[in-house]
Amino acid sequence: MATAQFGSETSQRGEWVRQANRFTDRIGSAEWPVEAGRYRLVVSLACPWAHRAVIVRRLLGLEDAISLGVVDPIRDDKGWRFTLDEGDRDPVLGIGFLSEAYLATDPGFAGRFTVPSIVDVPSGKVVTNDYPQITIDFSLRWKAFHREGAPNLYPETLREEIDAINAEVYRDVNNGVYRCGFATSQQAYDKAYDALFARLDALSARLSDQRYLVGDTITEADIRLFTTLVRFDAVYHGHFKTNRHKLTEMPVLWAYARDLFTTPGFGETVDFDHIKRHYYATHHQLNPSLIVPKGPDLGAWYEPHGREALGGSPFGPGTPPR
Ligand SMILES: N[C@@H](CCC(=O)N[C@@H](CS)C(=O)NCC(=O)O)C(=O)O
Repeated sequence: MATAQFGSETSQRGEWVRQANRFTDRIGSAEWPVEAGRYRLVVSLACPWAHRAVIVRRLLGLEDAISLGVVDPIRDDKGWRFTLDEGDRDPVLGIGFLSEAYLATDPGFAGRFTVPSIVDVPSGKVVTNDYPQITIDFSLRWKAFHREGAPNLYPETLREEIDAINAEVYRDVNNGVYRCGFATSQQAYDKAYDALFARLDALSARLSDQRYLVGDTITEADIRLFTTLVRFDAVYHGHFKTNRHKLTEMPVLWAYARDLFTTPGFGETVDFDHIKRHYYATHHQLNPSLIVPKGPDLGAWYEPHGREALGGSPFGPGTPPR
């Protein structure tokens, strides 16, 4: 069996089993009140889980309420670093590594130090790295700070359907590409690959006659699928061996992804340079040369997608972010 990129998260059958999120407090509690300027969202622009939070923060207009720290796309053995900032320190938190916030919160923490994390600025402690809850709470608990015209990304009447599709998309697509890439046995890889493409086929069918995944406006479900699709050809197809088809060879999903990419709040949050450098230059086990591929050509992202004809409107009665 091949050597694992993350040994402690690899089963005896060679399957990738992601660690649980360690910090699961929620802002909007007695301990962590909703307060503008108090919390810092730490992300890597490369990371699909963090990318969700960046998009939702922007769509809801929470930029002034929750500040953003961006780490270097390349992790070293001490984890995520603030080497993009002056003096190699996050200017608000005053730390050089994200690990410092984790260890300040739990000195015995022995897992991976992950983005996205929300850090309480006054105490320097991590409130949450529970990425699925972070975006939901931006929608539900930060309403007082939403911009005027902010869309409803998690409407009450559609929640059950959104949750159901999110669960499938998480298992087979968002985490499915990692299960392909980090598998250390042929069998585990085959299983993840089959589940991934079966799900992408089902999503293609669903999206062939409706513009968005649930209802007729953009919801949390679209954001979660988008962050994996946008990385598909640049990284997953080669690096994670998810190569039955490229995104550009799956016409419905490709048009759907372009539709979202060109919707305000999406494309401007995508950093293909960070995305490619992170994956190819951080996973030594998968890419020992650390060479970052030059392609693919990105021009096609701006070609007309034609999906307006399916009806729906991106923000419903809301307005796009400025
Ligand atoms: N918190 C989740 C998901 C978030 C996640 O995996 N983020 C990645 C970047 S995409 C990360 O921060 N990895 C740090 C590491 O592997 O050391 C986890 O623990 O698996």
